Amino acid sequence: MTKQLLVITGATGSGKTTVSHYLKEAFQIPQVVTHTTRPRRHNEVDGVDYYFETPDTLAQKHLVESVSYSGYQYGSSHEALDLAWQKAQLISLVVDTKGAQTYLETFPEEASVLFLTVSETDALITRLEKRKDSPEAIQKRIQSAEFKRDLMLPSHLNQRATVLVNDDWETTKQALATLIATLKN
Ligand SMILES: Nc1ncnc2c1ncn2[C@@H]1O[C@H](COP(=O)(O)OP(=O)(O)OP(=O)(O)O)[C@@H](O)[C@H]1O
Ligand SMILES: Nc1nc2c(ncn2[C@@H]2O[C@H](COP(=O)(O)O)[C@@H](O)[C@H]2O)c(=O)[nH]1
Repeated sequence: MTKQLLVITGATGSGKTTVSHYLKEAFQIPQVVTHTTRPRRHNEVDGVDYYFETPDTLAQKHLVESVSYSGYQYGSSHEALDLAWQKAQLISLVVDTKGAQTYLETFPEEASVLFLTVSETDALITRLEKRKDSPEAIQKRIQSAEFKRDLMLPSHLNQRATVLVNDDWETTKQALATLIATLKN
Protein backbone atom coordinates (compact mmCIF):
# COMPACT_ATOMS: atom_id res chain seq x y z
CA MET A 1 0.00 0.00 0.00
CA THR A 2 1.43 3.39 -1.02
CA LYS A 3 1.00 5.76 1.88
CA GLN A 4 -0.19 9.30 1.05
CA LEU A 5 -0.45 12.34 3.29
CA LEU A 6 -2.30 15.54 2.45
CA VAL A 7 -0.79 18.30 4.57
CA ILE A 8 -3.30 21.14 4.98
CA THR A 9 -1.79 24.49 5.91
CA GLY A 10 -2.54 28.22 5.76
CA ALA A 11 -3.46 31.14 8.00
CA THR A 12 -5.54 30.88 11.12
CA GLY A 13 -9.23 30.92 10.16
CA SER A 14 -8.54 30.02 6.52
CA GLY A 15 -10.55 26.81 6.98
CA LYS A 16 -7.94 24.05 7.47
CA THR A 17 -9.93 22.20 10.13
CA THR A 18 -13.19 22.64 8.22
CA VAL A 19 -11.59 21.17 5.09
CA SER A 20 -10.06 18.30 7.04
CA HIS A 21 -13.45 17.43 8.62
CA TYR A 22 -15.11 17.61 5.20
CA LEU A 23 -12.51 15.28 3.67
CA LYS A 24 -13.23 12.76 6.42
CA GLU A 25 -16.99 13.00 5.97
CA ALA A 26 -17.13 13.12 2.15
CA PHE A 27 -14.11 10.99 1.15
CA GLN A 28 -13.41 8.88 4.29
CA ILE A 29 -9.95 10.45 4.66
CA PRO A 30 -8.86 10.12 8.32
CA GLN A 31 -7.24 13.08 10.02
CA VAL A 32 -4.05 12.79 12.04
CA VAL A 33 -4.83 14.00 15.57
CA THR A 34 -2.01 16.27 16.73
CA HIS A 35 -0.96 17.36 20.22
CA THR A 36 -1.15 20.79 21.83
CA THR A 37 -0.67 22.57 25.14
CA ARG A 38 -3.27 25.23 24.32
CA PRO A 39 -6.59 25.20 26.21
CA ARG A 40 -9.51 23.32 24.68
CA ARG A 41 -12.10 25.37 22.78
CA HIS A 42 -15.76 24.94 23.82
CA ASN A 43 -16.63 22.41 21.09
CA GLU A 44 -13.35 20.45 21.03
CA VAL A 45 -12.99 16.87 22.25
CA ASP A 46 -9.75 15.43 23.63
CA GLY A 47 -8.43 12.67 21.36
CA VAL A 48 -10.65 13.77 18.47
CA ASP A 49 -9.72 17.38 17.71
CA TYR A 50 -6.39 17.27 19.54
CA TYR A 51 -4.62 15.41 22.27
CA PHE A 52 -4.58 18.13 24.92
CA GLU A 53 -1.26 18.00 26.78
CA THR A 54 0.79 19.71 29.43
CA PRO A 55 4.37 20.66 28.51
CA ASP A 56 5.52 17.58 30.48
CA THR A 57 3.20 15.06 28.76
CA LEU A 58 3.99 16.56 25.34
CA ALA A 59 7.70 16.09 25.97
CA GLN A 60 7.12 12.33 26.36
CA LYS A 61 5.63 11.88 22.87
CA HIS A 62 7.60 10.62 19.85
CA LEU A 63 7.19 13.71 17.71
CA VAL A 64 7.83 14.01 13.99
CA GLU A 65 7.97 17.78 14.49
CA SER A 66 6.86 20.43 16.94
CA VAL A 67 6.35 24.19 16.85
CA SER A 68 5.45 27.10 19.04
CA TYR A 69 2.36 28.95 17.75
CA SER A 70 0.92 32.06 19.41
CA GLY A 71 2.41 31.10 22.77
CA TYR A 72 1.52 27.38 22.87
CA GLN A 73 3.29 24.16 21.81
CA TYR A 74 1.98 21.93 19.02
CA GLY A 75 3.37 18.66 17.75
CA SER A 76 2.51 15.66 15.59
CA SER A 77 3.50 12.20 16.75
CA HIS A 78 4.61 9.08 14.90
CA GLU A 79 1.95 7.17 16.87
CA ALA A 80 -0.91 9.37 15.60
CA LEU A 81 0.41 9.26 12.04
CA ASP A 82 0.59 5.45 12.08
CA LEU A 83 -2.87 5.21 13.64
CA ALA A 84 -4.35 7.21 10.75
CA TRP A 85 -2.43 5.18 8.13
CA GLN A 86 -3.79 1.97 9.65
CA LYS A 87 -7.26 3.23 8.68
CA ALA A 88 -6.57 4.40 5.12
CA GLN A 89 -3.90 4.88 2.49
CA LEU A 90 -4.64 8.62 2.11
CA ILE A 91 -4.79 10.66 5.31
CA SER A 92 -4.81 14.37 6.16
CA LEU A 93 -2.89 16.50 8.63
CA VAL A 94 -3.46 20.14 9.68
CA VAL A 95 -0.28 22.05 10.55
CA ASP A 96 1.23 25.53 10.28
CA THR A 97 3.51 26.35 7.34
CA LYS A 98 6.64 25.49 9.30
CA GLY A 99 5.24 22.03 9.97
CA ALA A 100 4.28 21.67 6.30
CA GLN A 101 7.89 22.29 5.29
CA THR A 102 9.11 19.68 7.78
CA TYR A 103 6.67 17.13 6.38
CA LEU A 104 7.82 17.75 2.82
CA GLU A 105 11.40 17.11 3.96
CA THR A 106 10.60 14.10 6.16
CA PHE A 107 8.08 12.40 3.85
CA PRO A 108 9.05 13.59 0.34
CA GLU A 109 7.33 10.64 -1.35
CA GLU A 110 4.15 10.60 0.71
CA ALA A 111 3.38 14.28 1.40
CA SER A 112 1.56 16.80 -0.75
CA VAL A 113 0.59 20.24 0.51
CA LEU A 114 -2.69 22.14 0.29
CA PHE A 115 -2.32 25.85 1.16
CA LEU A 116 -5.59 27.58 2.07
CA THR A 117 -6.05 31.31 1.78
CA VAL A 118 -8.80 33.94 1.50
CA SER A 119 -9.08 37.04 -0.70
CA GLU A 120 -9.62 39.46 2.22
CA THR A 121 -7.56 39.10 5.41
CA ASP A 122 -10.38 40.71 7.44
CA ALA A 123 -12.51 37.64 6.68
CA LEU A 124 -10.14 35.59 8.83
CA ILE A 125 -10.87 37.70 11.89
CA THR A 126 -14.63 37.56 11.25
CA ARG A 127 -14.36 33.78 11.05
CA LEU A 128 -12.48 33.51 14.36
CA GLU A 129 -15.22 35.63 15.96
CA LYS A 130 -17.86 33.38 14.41
CA ARG A 131 -15.97 30.37 15.79
CA LYS A 132 -16.43 32.06 19.21
CA ASP A 133 -12.73 32.45 19.94
CA SER A 134 -12.42 34.94 22.82
CA PRO A 135 -11.49 38.55 21.90
CA GLU A 136 -8.27 38.08 23.92
CA ALA A 137 -7.31 34.91 22.03
CA ILE A 138 -8.03 36.59 18.67
CA GLN A 139 -5.91 39.63 19.56
CA LYS A 140 -3.04 37.47 20.78
CA ARG A 141 -3.19 35.35 17.64
CA ILE A 142 -3.37 38.14 15.07
CA GLN A 143 -0.46 39.90 16.74
CA SER A 144 1.70 36.77 16.61
CA ALA A 145 4.58 36.43 14.16
CA GLU A 146 3.10 33.07 13.10
CA PHE A 147 -0.16 34.68 12.00
CA LYS A 148 1.66 37.16 9.76
CA ARG A 149 3.97 34.46 8.39
CA ASP A 150 1.13 32.08 7.45
CA LEU A 151 -0.92 34.70 5.56
CA MET A 152 1.21 34.17 2.44
CA LEU A 153 2.43 31.01 0.78
CA PRO A 154 6.04 30.78 2.00
CA SER A 155 8.63 30.68 -0.77
CA HIS A 156 9.86 27.24 0.35
CA LEU A 157 6.40 25.83 -0.42
CA ASN A 158 6.28 27.48 -3.82
CA GLN A 159 6.02 24.86 -6.59
CA ARG A 160 5.20 22.22 -3.97
CA ALA A 161 1.71 23.34 -2.86
CA THR A 162 -1.78 23.45 -4.32
CA VAL A 163 -3.25 26.86 -3.45
CA LEU A 164 -6.98 27.00 -2.73
CA VAL A 165 -8.79 30.31 -2.12
CA ASN A 166 -11.44 29.33 0.43
CA ASP A 167 -13.84 32.26 0.05
CA ASP A 168 -16.89 30.34 -1.06
CA TRP A 169 -17.56 26.92 0.47
CA GLU A 170 -19.35 25.46 -2.59
CA THR A 171 -16.41 26.40 -4.82
CA THR A 172 -14.00 24.94 -2.26
CA LYS A 173 -15.86 21.62 -2.22
CA GLN A 174 -15.58 21.37 -6.02
CA ALA A 175 -11.85 22.11 -5.90
CA LEU A 176 -11.40 19.48 -3.18
CA ALA A 177 -13.20 16.84 -5.25
CA THR A 178 -10.78 17.51 -8.12
CA LEU A 179 -7.75 17.42 -5.83
CA ILE A 180 -8.75 14.16 -4.15
CA ALA A 181 -9.47 12.51 -7.51
CA THR A 182 -5.97 13.52 -8.67
CA LEU A 183 -4.33 12.20 -5.50
CA LYS A 184 -6.17 8.89 -5.71
CA ASN A 185 -5.20 8.29 -9.36
N1 LIG B 1 -15.57 29.04 2.97
C1 LIG B 1 -15.95 29.47 4.17
N2 LIG B 1 -16.85 30.47 4.28
C2 LIG B 1 -17.23 30.94 5.50
N3 LIG B 1 -16.81 30.45 6.68
C3 LIG B 1 -15.89 29.45 6.63
C4 LIG B 1 -15.43 28.91 5.40
N4 LIG B 1 -14.53 27.92 5.68
C5 LIG B 1 -14.45 27.86 7.03
N5 LIG B 1 -15.28 28.76 7.62
C6 LIG B 1 -15.49 29.03 9.06
O1 LIG B 1 -14.36 29.75 9.52
C7 LIG B 1 -14.06 29.41 10.87
C8 LIG B 1 -12.58 28.99 10.96
O2 LIG B 1 -12.42 27.78 10.24
P1 LIG B 1 -11.38 26.67 10.73
O3 LIG B 1 -11.51 26.47 12.21
O4 LIG B 1 -11.58 25.50 9.85
O5 LIG B 1 -10.02 27.42 10.39
P2 LIG B 1 -8.53 26.95 10.63
O6 LIG B 1 -7.75 27.33 9.43
O7 LIG B 1 -8.50 25.52 11.03
O8 LIG B 1 -8.10 27.88 11.85
P3 LIG B 1 -6.97 27.71 12.98
O9 LIG B 1 -5.65 27.63 12.32
O10 LIG B 1 -7.16 28.95 13.82
O11 LIG B 1 -7.31 26.48 13.77
C9 LIG B 1 -15.04 28.31 11.27
O12 LIG B 1 -16.09 28.88 12.01
C10 LIG B 1 -15.55 27.77 9.92
O13 LIG B 1 -16.87 27.27 10.01
N1 LIG C 1 3.53 22.31 13.01
C1 LIG C 1 2.39 21.97 13.60
N2 LIG C 1 1.34 22.82 13.58
C2 LIG C 1 0.20 22.41 14.15
C3 LIG C 1 0.06 21.16 14.76
N3 LIG C 1 -1.21 21.06 15.24
C4 LIG C 1 -1.84 22.21 14.89
N4 LIG C 1 -0.99 23.02 14.25
C5 LIG C 1 -1.22 24.39 13.75
O1 LIG C 1 -1.19 25.29 14.83
C6 LIG C 1 -1.95 26.46 14.49
C7 LIG C 1 -2.89 26.81 15.58
O2 LIG C 1 -3.90 25.81 15.72
P1 LIG C 1 -5.22 26.05 16.58
O3 LIG C 1 -5.98 24.76 16.55
O4 LIG C 1 -4.79 26.46 17.94
O5 LIG C 1 -5.99 27.16 15.91
C8 LIG C 1 -2.67 26.14 13.17
O6 LIG C 1 -1.90 26.71 12.11
C9 LIG C 1 -2.57 24.64 13.11
O7 LIG C 1 -2.59 24.18 11.78
C10 LIG C 1 1.19 20.29 14.78
O8 LIG C 1 1.17 19.17 15.30
N5 LIG C 1 2.32 20.73 14.18
